[in-house]
Amino acid sequence: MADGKTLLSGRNLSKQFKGLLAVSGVDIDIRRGEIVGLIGPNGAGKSTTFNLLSGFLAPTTGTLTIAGADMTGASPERISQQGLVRTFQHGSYLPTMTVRDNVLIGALGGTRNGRVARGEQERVIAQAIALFGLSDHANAVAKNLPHGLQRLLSMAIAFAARPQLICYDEPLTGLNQTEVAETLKVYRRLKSEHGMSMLLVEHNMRAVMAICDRIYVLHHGEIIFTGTPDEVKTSDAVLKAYLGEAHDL
Ligand SMILES: Nc1ncnc2c1ncn2[C@@H]1O[C@H](COP(=O)(O)OP(=O)(O)OP(=O)(O)O)[C@@H](O)[C@H]1O
Repeated sequence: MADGKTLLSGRNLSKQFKGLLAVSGVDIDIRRGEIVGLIGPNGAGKSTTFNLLSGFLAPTTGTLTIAGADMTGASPERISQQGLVRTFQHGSYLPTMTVRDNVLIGALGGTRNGRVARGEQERVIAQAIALFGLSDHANAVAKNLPHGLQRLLSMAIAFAARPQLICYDEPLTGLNQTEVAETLKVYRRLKSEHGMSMLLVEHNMRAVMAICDRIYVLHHGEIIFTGTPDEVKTSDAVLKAYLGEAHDL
């Protein structure tokens, strides 16, 4: 899928940890403006794949191309310069700083990488804070926020860097139903108003099915299925992979 619409392309990506082949021969594409899900049972290789795409692990085999440039084996910093920003499962913010200052750090990253003009920083910060529903908490210290707002703050920081692709690592963990619904609304706006691409590693199947354009299903380190949420829900291979696991496909 090497056309102008493809933003990220991984080919034959594998990761060997000593005796264990955690990820094997993974092909993955993310198009511009697309929301892509990466799902699979526990231990399927989701985190490992996520780390391969964001430069936190170097692949044993395979290639990674982002926005037309070869990023195989590149550092996370280099990959973020190329337009891919990620969040972390346990939060990606500085606990003792205010919401606003945390978002400023995201915007400074975007400025350093040429995506946010210096004169645009204030506007980008205000926009990120408003978009993620943090306006009433701009001066709050991050560690004092409730868990749901801390999750939103991690996402606002990533947005303020103005990447082309945001990779979210289990962003909905610990959110209540209202917070999940609000977050999905923000994702739709990021896509429709800002043309952003998103990759979502997430255990909340209902949310994944509701928001993703396309889903990759990993099992034992291999992609066993790719398709729309409806196709995934009715795939025998996927249902078999999830047998014995609590799920809500
Ligand atoms: N740094 C590592 N060293 C050795 N083995 C690892 C390492 N990281 C992951 N693994 C192994 O690789 C396999 C895939 O793990 P990974 O964390 O990628 O799966 P996952 O799909 O994200 O799982 P979960 O849903 O439980 O988070 C597992 O067997 C895991 O134990």
